[in-house]
Formats: sequence, C-alpha cells, structure tokens
Amino acid sequence: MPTFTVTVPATTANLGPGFDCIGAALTLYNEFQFTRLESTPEALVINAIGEEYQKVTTDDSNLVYQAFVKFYQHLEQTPPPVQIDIKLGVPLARGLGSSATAIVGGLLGANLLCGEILSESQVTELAIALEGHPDNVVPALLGGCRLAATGLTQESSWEICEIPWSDDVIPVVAIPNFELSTQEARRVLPTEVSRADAIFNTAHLGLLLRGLQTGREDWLRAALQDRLHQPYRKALIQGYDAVNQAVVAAGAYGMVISGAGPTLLALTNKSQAESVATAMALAWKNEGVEAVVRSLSIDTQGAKSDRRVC
Ligand SMILES: Nc1ncnc2c1ncn2[C@@H]1O[C@H](COP(=O)(O)OP(=O)(O)OP(=O)(O)O)[C@@H](O)[C@H]1O
Ligand SMILES: N[C@@H](CCO)C(=O)O
Repeated sequence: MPTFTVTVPATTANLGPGFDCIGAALTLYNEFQFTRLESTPEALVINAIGEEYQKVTTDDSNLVYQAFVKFYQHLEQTPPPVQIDIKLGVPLARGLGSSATAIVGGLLGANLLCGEILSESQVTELAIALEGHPDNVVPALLGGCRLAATGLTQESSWEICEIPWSDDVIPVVAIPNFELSTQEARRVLPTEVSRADAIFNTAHLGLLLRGLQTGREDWLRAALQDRLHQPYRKALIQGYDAVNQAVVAAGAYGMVISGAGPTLLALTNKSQAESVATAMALAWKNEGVEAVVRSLSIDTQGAKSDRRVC
C-alpha cells in the first residue's frame, strides 16, 4: 500500500513590522505520513508521537485531518479512509506556525493520495483560506522568507515573492514552556489603527526587506520596530521586557514576537548567536520562565514529500 510522507518546516511570521504578510521557514520540522486504509471498518486512524503528542487530538477534530477533508470538499469528493501518523518536532501554540504545518501537511497529503491533482498555487490558495492569513502557510509550503499580498485579478488571488535573506542574519528562537493561542493573541489587537502607525509600519517593513537582504546592521536594528501588534501583545508574554533588554545587551540586531507568540525571536549575526541565545534563556529563567533556546537557519526548501510502498 503506498504511504506518503510530508515534512513541513516551522515558520516565524510577522518579523516585527510585517504583520500578517511576511514569514520565514525555519529548520525545525513536523512529519505527516498518510496511508489510505483499505478493507477496514475504520474511516480514520491518527497516531501522534513527539514531546507534545498528548496535545494533538486523534479524532476528526484534528487540524491535519480537517485540512485533508477540506481538500476533498474543494474537489466535491468524499475523503477516503486514511491513517495519519504525526511526528511532532514543532511545539504547539508557541508562535512557530504549528497550525500551518498541520494545514499544509493535510492538504499536501490529500493531494498526493489524489495523484497531485492540484497545482502548487492552488494548494497555496487553499492553505491561505484555511489559516486565514498567508504569513505562515506560504513559507511553510515554499520555504525561505516570503511576502504575500493580495493580487489584482481576483480577491482570493495572491502575489507571493521571495525575500532575500543574508547568511549573516541568524534567527535565534526562545520557546517558553507556556502556550498562547493565535486566537487569543489576535483578540487583543485593535480593529483600527492611526495613519501615523500605518506609515510607521510601512516604512519599517521596507527597511526590514533591505536589511534582511544586505545584512546591514543599522537598518536591521531600526527595522524590527512595530506598532500594529507587538505593543498590544507583549503584556501576554511574561518576561517580554527582560528578555528584550538582555537581547539588546548581548548585541543582537533586535527581538520580535515570533508569529502570535509567545516564542521570542532574536535576529543576530553569526558571531553573537551563541551569547544571544544564552542571554535569552537566562533572562527568562530570572523571570521564572523555562525556555528552550535554539539558534536555527532559514529552511530554503519548504514542504517536502516522499512516497513509499509498504
Ligand atoms: N501537528 C499538529 N497536528 C494537529 N493539530 C495541530 C498540530 N499542530 C498544531 N495543531 C493545532 O493548531 C493549534 C495551534 O495553533 P495556533 O495558531 O494557536 O498556534 P501556532 O500555529 O503554533 O502559532 P502561530 O500561528 O502564532 O505561529 C493547536 O492547538 C492544535 O489544535
Ligand atoms: N500573523 C499572524 C501569525 C500567527 O498565526 C498573527 O500574528 O496573528
């Protein structure tokens, strides 16, 4: 029986001023294996392994399966009985795009079982519609750092471009031992912003794109500022100010909330990555928060799939 394995990278969205439009794939992965079930009374079997496996539901509420079903609904077909084996490497509800890995995994698994009936751009459109914003699912599918903006042709159509990322900009993530759901972190945001804040973010996102491309330190230091989401969300993250001060003192370009948080992302150069990581862990520990800190790289490939015949 053919089994398809889909490997999907974690992602860090927003990068400070790029709320809901920019994200980068990181070298941390979830793996999803799909096997079509034949001659079995069960329509769905889900197994999960990995550190947080108990947090993943194994019935039809599972997000991987929900995306799998949505794919078949899109084709106006009934989903087949399936076994989904999940190997978790991306922590859940921490701002590292775990839900995007589940959505991308479910859609790609279904597409593979169907003989890759949908194109990459059709899968991308479906993934964005399911997640509700593009900044995690797009880099999770395509890899690298990506900017997504609505296109002119149809309301649902997106223009996606790759943002060059200098080798001298290293992402360091500090992942705390508490969760923050995206839903909760979006609830604290205002529905309207001032013109001054809109201009502030537009300018800083432009600066960030050039800073990431060139690795130019003064641009990066200024560029990570944001007025659209972080000022409202930082109160949800215990120890935010202390970790931010430690990151700056350790010489990093700056620190932002990864996605909707609570993971904090520092951008730094190669020579300072280790001391920045140590400073983040220590600052959070002093605030009573245990955190796993990792210096990562940008994943350039995005989701990968593999077919095996058992
Ligand atoms: N591998 C997985 N399998 C099934 N469901 C998952 C998986 N990973 C995440 N989920 C679902 O997604 C939820 C987390 O989504 P949420 O958007 O709150 O956080 P996130 O995607 O980790 O963070 P962010 O969107 O800020 O990067 C989990 O509580 C779970 O319901
Ligand atoms: N742009 C999204 C990313 C998290 O899913 C947010 O910040 O809410």
